[in-house]
Amino acid sequence: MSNVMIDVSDVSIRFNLERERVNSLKEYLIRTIKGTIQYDEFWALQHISFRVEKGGSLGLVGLNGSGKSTLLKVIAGVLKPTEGSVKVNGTIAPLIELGAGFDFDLTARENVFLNGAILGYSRKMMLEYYDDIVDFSELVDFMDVPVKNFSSGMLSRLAFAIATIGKPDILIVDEVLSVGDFRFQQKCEARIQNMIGSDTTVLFVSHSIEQVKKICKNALWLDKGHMKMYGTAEEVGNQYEIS
Ligand SMILES: Nc1ncnc2c1ncn2[C@@H]1O[C@H](COP(=O)(O)OP(=O)(O)OP(=O)(O)O)[C@@H](O)[C@H]1O
Repeated sequence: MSNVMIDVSDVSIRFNLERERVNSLKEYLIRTIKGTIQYDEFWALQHISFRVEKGGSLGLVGLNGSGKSTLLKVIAGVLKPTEGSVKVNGTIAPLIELGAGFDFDLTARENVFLNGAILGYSRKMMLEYYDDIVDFSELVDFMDVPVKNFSSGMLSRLAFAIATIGKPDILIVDEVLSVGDFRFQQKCEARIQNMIGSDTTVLFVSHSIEQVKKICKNALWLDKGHMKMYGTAEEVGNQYEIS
Protein backbone atom coordinates (compact mmCIF):
# COMPACT_ATOMS: atom_id res chain seq x y z
CA MET A 1 0.00 0.00 0.00
CA SER A 2 2.89 2.38 0.79
CA ASN A 3 3.96 2.09 -2.84
CA VAL A 4 0.74 3.73 -4.02
CA MET A 5 1.53 7.38 -4.74
CA ILE A 6 -1.82 8.45 -6.19
CA ASP A 7 -5.09 6.84 -5.24
CA VAL A 8 -8.14 8.21 -7.03
CA SER A 9 -11.31 6.59 -5.77
CA ASP A 10 -14.69 7.06 -7.45
CA VAL A 11 -14.07 10.75 -8.15
CA SER A 12 -16.76 12.92 -9.71
CA ILE A 13 -16.59 16.66 -10.31
CA ARG A 14 -19.58 18.88 -10.87
CA PHE A 15 -19.38 22.44 -12.15
CA ASN A 16 -22.30 24.81 -11.78
CA LEU A 17 -22.68 26.81 -14.94
CA GLU A 18 -24.60 30.04 -14.51
CA ARG A 19 -27.52 30.04 -16.86
CA GLU A 20 -28.00 33.81 -17.10
CA ARG A 21 -25.64 36.72 -17.12
CA VAL A 22 -25.66 38.78 -13.91
CA ASN A 23 -24.59 42.34 -14.65
CA SER A 24 -23.29 43.64 -11.35
CA LEU A 25 -21.91 42.40 -8.05
CA LYS A 26 -24.89 44.00 -6.28
CA GLU A 27 -27.36 42.08 -8.43
CA TYR A 28 -25.30 38.92 -7.92
CA LEU A 29 -25.39 39.30 -4.12
CA ILE A 30 -29.10 40.06 -4.03
CA ARG A 31 -29.92 37.14 -6.28
CA THR A 32 -27.63 34.80 -4.33
CA ILE A 33 -29.37 35.74 -1.07
CA LYS A 34 -32.80 35.35 -2.67
CA GLY A 35 -31.65 32.11 -4.26
CA THR A 36 -32.80 33.14 -7.71
CA ILE A 37 -29.60 32.47 -9.61
CA GLN A 38 -30.12 29.45 -11.79
CA TYR A 39 -27.40 26.99 -12.56
CA ASP A 40 -26.98 24.18 -15.00
CA GLU A 41 -25.12 21.26 -13.51
CA PHE A 42 -22.27 19.87 -15.53
CA TRP A 43 -20.38 16.75 -14.54
CA ALA A 44 -16.85 17.13 -15.91
CA LEU A 45 -15.75 13.81 -14.36
CA GLN A 46 -17.79 10.82 -13.28
CA HIS A 47 -16.72 7.81 -11.23
CA ILE A 48 -13.01 7.92 -11.94
CA SER A 49 -10.85 5.37 -10.09
CA PHE A 50 -7.24 4.35 -10.53
CA ARG A 51 -3.95 4.08 -8.68
CA VAL A 52 -0.45 4.97 -9.71
CA GLU A 53 2.49 3.36 -7.93
CA LYS A 54 5.91 4.76 -7.14
CA GLY A 55 7.90 5.22 -10.36
CA GLY A 56 4.71 4.60 -12.37
CA SER A 57 3.68 6.75 -15.28
CA LEU A 58 0.13 7.34 -16.43
CA GLY A 59 -0.85 9.13 -19.61
CA LEU A 60 -4.27 10.74 -19.92
CA VAL A 61 -5.76 10.80 -23.39
CA GLY A 62 -9.10 12.02 -24.71
CA LEU A 63 -10.67 14.65 -26.91
CA ASN A 64 -10.88 18.34 -26.01
CA GLY A 65 -13.10 18.83 -22.99
CA SER A 66 -13.01 15.17 -21.89
CA GLY A 67 -11.78 16.12 -18.40
CA LYS A 68 -8.01 15.53 -18.52
CA SER A 69 -6.94 18.89 -17.07
CA THR A 70 -9.76 18.78 -14.54
CA LEU A 71 -8.49 15.40 -13.32
CA LEU A 72 -4.93 16.72 -13.01
CA LYS A 73 -6.21 19.70 -11.04
CA VAL A 74 -8.01 17.41 -8.60
CA ILE A 75 -4.83 15.41 -8.09
CA ALA A 76 -2.72 18.57 -7.68
CA GLY A 77 -5.21 19.76 -5.03
CA VAL A 78 -6.34 22.79 -7.04
CA LEU A 79 -9.90 21.44 -7.22
CA LYS A 80 -11.80 19.41 -4.64
CA PRO A 81 -13.77 16.42 -5.86
CA THR A 82 -17.54 16.80 -5.55
CA GLU A 83 -17.71 13.08 -4.77
CA GLY A 84 -15.08 10.45 -4.06
CA SER A 85 -11.58 10.90 -2.74
CA VAL A 86 -8.03 11.51 -3.87
CA LYS A 87 -5.04 10.45 -1.80
CA VAL A 88 -1.61 11.67 -2.77
CA ASN A 89 1.58 10.49 -1.15
CA GLY A 90 4.51 12.91 -1.40
CA THR A 91 5.52 16.17 -3.04
CA ILE A 92 4.00 17.29 -6.33
CA ALA A 93 5.60 19.43 -9.02
CA PRO A 94 2.62 20.52 -11.10
CA LEU A 95 3.08 21.87 -14.61
CA ILE A 96 -0.55 22.46 -15.30
CA GLU A 97 -1.23 25.94 -16.57
CA LEU A 98 1.48 27.60 -18.55
CA GLY A 99 2.80 30.59 -16.66
CA ALA A 100 0.66 29.93 -13.57
CA GLY A 101 3.61 30.36 -11.20
CA PHE A 102 5.04 33.43 -12.93
CA ASP A 103 4.73 37.16 -12.35
CA PHE A 104 4.87 38.55 -15.86
CA ASP A 105 6.40 41.88 -14.83
CA LEU A 106 9.39 40.21 -13.20
CA THR A 107 12.47 38.98 -15.04
CA ALA A 108 13.11 35.32 -15.74
CA ARG A 109 15.78 35.32 -13.00
CA GLU A 110 13.33 36.72 -10.43
CA ASN A 111 10.68 34.28 -11.56
CA VAL A 112 12.99 31.32 -10.97
CA PHE A 113 12.99 32.20 -7.27
CA LEU A 114 9.29 33.09 -7.18
CA ASN A 115 8.24 29.88 -8.92
CA GLY A 116 10.61 27.87 -6.74
CA ALA A 117 9.01 29.35 -3.62
CA ILE A 118 5.54 28.46 -4.95
CA LEU A 119 6.73 24.88 -5.46
CA GLY A 120 8.00 24.87 -1.88
CA TYR A 121 11.72 24.92 -2.73
CA SER A 122 14.06 26.98 -0.53
CA ARG A 123 16.09 29.93 -1.85
CA LYS A 124 19.25 27.98 -1.09
CA MET A 125 18.06 25.09 -3.22
CA MET A 126 17.11 27.46 -6.05
CA LEU A 127 20.59 29.04 -5.91
CA GLU A 128 22.13 25.57 -6.16
CA TYR A 129 20.02 24.67 -9.18
CA TYR A 130 20.02 28.09 -10.84
CA ASP A 131 22.73 27.27 -13.42
CA ASP A 132 21.07 23.98 -14.26
CA ILE A 133 17.77 25.79 -14.89
CA VAL A 134 19.43 28.35 -17.15
CA ASP A 135 21.34 25.63 -19.02
CA PHE A 136 18.40 23.32 -19.48
CA SER A 137 16.02 26.06 -20.59
CA GLU A 138 18.68 27.50 -22.94
CA LEU A 139 17.63 30.99 -21.91
CA VAL A 140 21.01 32.31 -20.80
CA ASP A 141 20.64 35.54 -22.78
CA PHE A 142 17.12 36.18 -21.53
CA MET A 143 17.35 35.80 -17.76
CA ASP A 144 17.12 39.57 -17.18
CA VAL A 145 14.16 40.05 -19.51
CA PRO A 146 10.63 40.36 -18.01
CA VAL A 147 8.76 37.18 -18.86
CA LYS A 148 5.89 39.20 -20.39
CA ASN A 149 8.19 39.41 -23.42
CA PHE A 150 8.65 35.64 -23.60
CA SER A 151 7.06 33.45 -26.24
CA SER A 152 4.92 30.54 -25.03
CA GLY A 153 7.78 28.18 -25.92
CA MET A 154 10.22 30.17 -23.79
CA LEU A 155 7.77 30.20 -20.89
CA SER A 156 7.30 26.45 -21.07
CA ARG A 157 11.09 25.88 -21.21
CA LEU A 158 11.54 27.91 -18.06
CA ALA A 159 8.59 26.32 -16.24
CA PHE A 160 9.71 22.81 -17.18
CA ALA A 161 13.32 23.46 -16.13
CA ILE A 162 12.16 24.76 -12.74
CA ALA A 163 9.58 22.05 -12.01
CA THR A 164 11.97 19.22 -12.78
CA ILE A 165 14.87 20.19 -10.53
CA GLY A 166 15.46 18.14 -7.43
CA LYS A 167 13.43 15.02 -7.11
CA PRO A 168 9.68 15.63 -6.78
CA ASP A 169 7.79 12.46 -5.82
CA ILE A 170 5.15 13.26 -8.42
CA LEU A 171 5.52 15.24 -11.63
CA ILE A 172 2.39 16.41 -13.43
CA VAL A 173 2.85 17.55 -17.02
CA ASP A 174 -0.14 18.99 -18.86
CA GLU A 175 0.63 19.70 -22.49
CA VAL A 176 3.38 22.17 -21.67
CA LEU A 177 5.59 20.20 -23.99
CA SER A 178 3.32 20.81 -26.94
CA VAL A 179 4.42 24.45 -27.25
CA GLY A 180 8.14 23.66 -27.32
CA ASP A 181 9.92 22.88 -30.56
CA PHE A 182 10.67 19.28 -31.50
CA ARG A 183 14.27 19.25 -30.25
CA PHE A 184 13.30 20.72 -26.89
CA GLN A 185 10.41 18.26 -26.58
CA GLN A 186 12.88 15.41 -26.97
CA LYS A 187 15.10 16.88 -24.30
CA CYS A 188 12.13 17.12 -21.94
CA GLU A 189 11.05 13.55 -22.74
CA ALA A 190 14.53 12.32 -21.88
CA ARG A 191 14.45 14.20 -18.58
CA ILE A 192 11.01 12.79 -17.71
CA GLN A 193 12.22 9.28 -18.52
CA ASN A 194 15.23 9.78 -16.25
CA MET A 195 12.99 10.96 -13.45
CA ILE A 196 10.74 7.91 -13.87
CA GLY A 197 13.90 5.78 -13.74
CA SER A 198 14.75 7.29 -10.37
CA ASP A 199 11.26 6.64 -8.96
CA THR A 200 9.38 9.86 -9.68
CA THR A 201 5.74 9.13 -10.49
CA VAL A 202 4.53 10.91 -13.61
CA LEU A 203 1.11 11.98 -14.83
CA PHE A 204 1.20 13.13 -18.39
CA VAL A 205 -1.38 14.71 -20.69
CA SER A 206 -0.71 14.98 -24.37
CA HIS A 207 -2.58 14.96 -27.64
CA SER A 208 0.40 13.11 -29.08
CA ILE A 209 -0.25 9.40 -28.68
CA GLU A 210 3.33 8.72 -29.74
CA GLN A 211 4.57 10.77 -26.79
CA VAL A 212 2.23 8.98 -24.39
CA LYS A 213 3.38 5.58 -25.64
CA LYS A 214 7.01 6.62 -25.37
CA ILE A 215 6.82 8.09 -21.87
CA CYS A 216 4.04 6.25 -20.05
CA LYS A 217 3.61 2.69 -18.90
CA ASN A 218 -0.15 2.96 -18.53
CA ALA A 219 -2.83 5.18 -19.96
CA LEU A 220 -6.36 6.24 -19.14
CA TRP A 221 -8.71 7.27 -21.91
CA LEU A 222 -11.32 9.79 -20.83
CA ASP A 223 -14.46 10.30 -22.85
CA LYS A 224 -16.88 13.06 -21.79
CA GLY A 225 -15.71 12.71 -18.18
CA HIS A 226 -16.02 8.91 -18.09
CA MET A 227 -13.31 6.25 -18.03
CA LYS A 228 -13.48 4.74 -21.48
CA MET A 229 -10.43 2.51 -21.21
CA TYR A 230 -7.57 1.86 -18.81
CA GLY A 231 -4.58 -0.30 -19.69
CA THR A 232 -1.03 -0.20 -20.94
CA ALA A 233 -0.15 2.94 -22.90
CA GLU A 234 0.38 0.72 -25.94
CA GLU A 235 -3.08 -0.89 -25.77
CA VAL A 236 -4.96 2.30 -24.97
CA GLY A 237 -2.97 4.33 -27.51
CA ASN A 238 -3.69 1.83 -30.27
CA GLN A 239 -7.43 1.76 -29.55
CA TYR A 240 -7.57 5.55 -29.26
CA GLU A 241 -5.81 5.99 -32.60
CA ILE A 242 -8.31 3.85 -34.49
CA SER A 243 -11.38 5.32 -32.77
N1 LIG B 1 -13.99 25.97 -13.80
C1 LIG B 1 -14.83 25.43 -14.66
N2 LIG B 1 -16.14 25.78 -14.67
C2 LIG B 1 -17.00 25.22 -15.53
N3 LIG B 1 -16.67 24.26 -16.42
C3 LIG B 1 -15.40 23.88 -16.47
C4 LIG B 1 -14.41 24.43 -15.61
N4 LIG B 1 -13.21 23.82 -15.87
C5 LIG B 1 -13.46 22.94 -16.86
N5 LIG B 1 -14.75 22.96 -17.22
C6 LIG B 1 -15.39 22.11 -18.25
O1 LIG B 1 -15.08 20.77 -17.95
C7 LIG B 1 -14.86 20.03 -19.16
C8 LIG B 1 -13.52 19.35 -19.09
O2 LIG B 1 -12.49 20.33 -19.26
P1 LIG B 1 -10.94 19.96 -19.23
O3 LIG B 1 -10.19 21.24 -19.36
O4 LIG B 1 -10.66 19.08 -18.07
O5 LIG B 1 -10.79 19.10 -20.56
P2 LIG B 1 -9.49 18.55 -21.27
O6 LIG B 1 -9.74 17.09 -21.52
O7 LIG B 1 -8.28 18.91 -20.49
O8 LIG B 1 -9.54 19.34 -22.65
P3 LIG B 1 -8.38 19.87 -23.63
O9 LIG B 1 -7.89 18.67 -24.39
O10 LIG B 1 -9.12 20.82 -24.49
O11 LIG B 1 -7.33 20.53 -22.78
C9 LIG B 1 -15.01 21.03 -20.30
O12 LIG B 1 -16.31 20.90 -20.84
C10 LIG B 1 -14.84 22.38 -19.63
O13 LIG B 1 -15.61 23.37 -20.28
